[in-house]
Amino acid sequence: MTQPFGGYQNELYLHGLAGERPAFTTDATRLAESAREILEPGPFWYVEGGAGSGATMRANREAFDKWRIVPRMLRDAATRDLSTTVLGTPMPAPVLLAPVGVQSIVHADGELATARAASALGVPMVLSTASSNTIEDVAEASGTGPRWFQLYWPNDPDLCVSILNRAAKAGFSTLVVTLDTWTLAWRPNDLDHSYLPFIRGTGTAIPFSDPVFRSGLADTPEDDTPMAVLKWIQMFTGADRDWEALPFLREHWDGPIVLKGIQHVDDARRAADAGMDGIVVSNHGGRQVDGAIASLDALPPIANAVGDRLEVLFDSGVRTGADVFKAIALGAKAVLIGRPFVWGLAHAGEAGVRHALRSILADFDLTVGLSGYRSPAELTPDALTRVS
Ligand SMILES: Cc1cc2nc3c(=O)[nH]c(=O)nc-3n(C[C@H](O)[C@H](O)[C@H](O)COP(=O)(O)O)c2cc1C
Ligand SMILES: O=C(O)C(=O)c1ccccc1
Repeated sequence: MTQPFGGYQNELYLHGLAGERPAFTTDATRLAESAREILEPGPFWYVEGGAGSGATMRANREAFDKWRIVPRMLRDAATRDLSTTVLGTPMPAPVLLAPVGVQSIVHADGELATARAASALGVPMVLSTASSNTIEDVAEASGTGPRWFQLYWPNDPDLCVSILNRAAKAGFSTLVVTLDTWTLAWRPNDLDHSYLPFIRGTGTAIPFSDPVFRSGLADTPEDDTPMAVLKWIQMFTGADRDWEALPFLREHWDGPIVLKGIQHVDDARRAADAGMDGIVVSNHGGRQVDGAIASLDALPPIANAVGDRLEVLFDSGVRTGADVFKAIALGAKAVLIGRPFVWGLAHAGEAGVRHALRSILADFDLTVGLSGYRSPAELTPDALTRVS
C-alpha cells in the first residue's frame, strides 16, 4: 500500500489544491473549540468535560509532550503500509473508534453516522452499551465494516447474556469490557449544567429494545420512560464485580475479550493471568478519577510487563498523528480515539466523522513516513526521546 492516507492522496489535500477550504478544521487539537461554536453548553461540556478539576484530562495531553520523535533520514519511506491486525480484526491503521455513548446528543444521526464513516474507511468501531441506536441498527449501518462491542456489564446475568447474544448475532467480533465506570465520577461540568444525558433517556436504545429488560418492567419503556431509565441506571454498571466474575463472560462470549480501563501494572498482569485477550490502557479520557496518572505514563511499564501475553491497546488524549506514533512506539498495538470523532460527528454527521478520522490518519501516515518508518511494527521506543 502506498501512502494510504497521507499527503496529496488525501481528499482534504485535494480539496485544498482546488482552493476549497474544508468545512471545519483539520487540526484535531482544535476540534473541541470549533464544536463549541455549534453545540449547546450542556452537550458540549458533557463530551468535553473531565472529572473533577480536569487535572487528569490535562495530564493526558501533557504526557504526550514529554516524548519527542527523533526522525531518521534517507531510509526510503515513500511506500508505507500502516495496516495491522488486532485480535483477528484487520485494520488499515492501528486506530479504532473508542466506545462513546449517547452520540445522538451531538447529532441526530448518532451512532449510525459513526458506523457508516468507520465502515467507509475500514476503521473498527467499538459500539457502546450506552448507544443511542440499537445493536442491530448499528450493525446494519456498519455494512461489512469491522465492529467490536463495549459492555457495561449489567447486574442482571440474564440481561447481560441477552445483550451479548444480540451483539454476537449482529456480527460484533470482539468484546470490550469497561471496568473504570461502575459509577459516574464527580463531573462538575455536568452538575453545573444539570446535564446528565442518560437521565434524559438517551443512550438507552439497547436495553429498551431488549426482550429480557422489557420483560422485567411493569410498563413498557415507551409508556413509562422515566421508570425504565431509572431501572437501567440501577442495573447497567455492575458495581459489585471482582476478578472472580470474569469466567462468566468467557462462558457467554465466544470471541476475544478485552478489559478497558487498566492503569496499574498489577491489574494488567491479573488480566493476563485471567486469560484475557487484551487490555485498553485507558483512564476514560480523564472522565473518571481526577488526579489519576496520565494514561500515556501508565503505558510503558504495562507494555513491558504483559505485551507478550496479550494485546495492549491505548486511549486517552490521542489527538494528532504524532500522538498515535508515540503510543505505538511506547508499546500499544493500536489506539482508540474518543472526543475528536465526536466533534466531527457534531459538525457534519457521517462526513464529519470521516473528516476527523481522515485528518488523524493522514497526519499519522505522514509522521511515520517523514520520520523514516514504513509500518507500525517498526515503531519502538528507539524512535523517541524523553525531554522532561
Ligand atoms: C462523551 C463520551 C462518552 C463516553 N462513553 C463511553 C462508553 O459508553 N463506554 C466506554 O467504555 N467509554 C466511554 N467513553 C470513554 C472513551 O471510550 C475513551 O476511553 C475516551 O474518550 C478516550 O479519551 P479521549 O476522548 O481523550 O480520546 C466516553 C467518552 C466520552 C468523551
Ligand atoms: O460519559 C461517559 O464517560 C460514559 O462512559 C457514559 C456512561 C453512561 C452513559 C453514557 C456514557
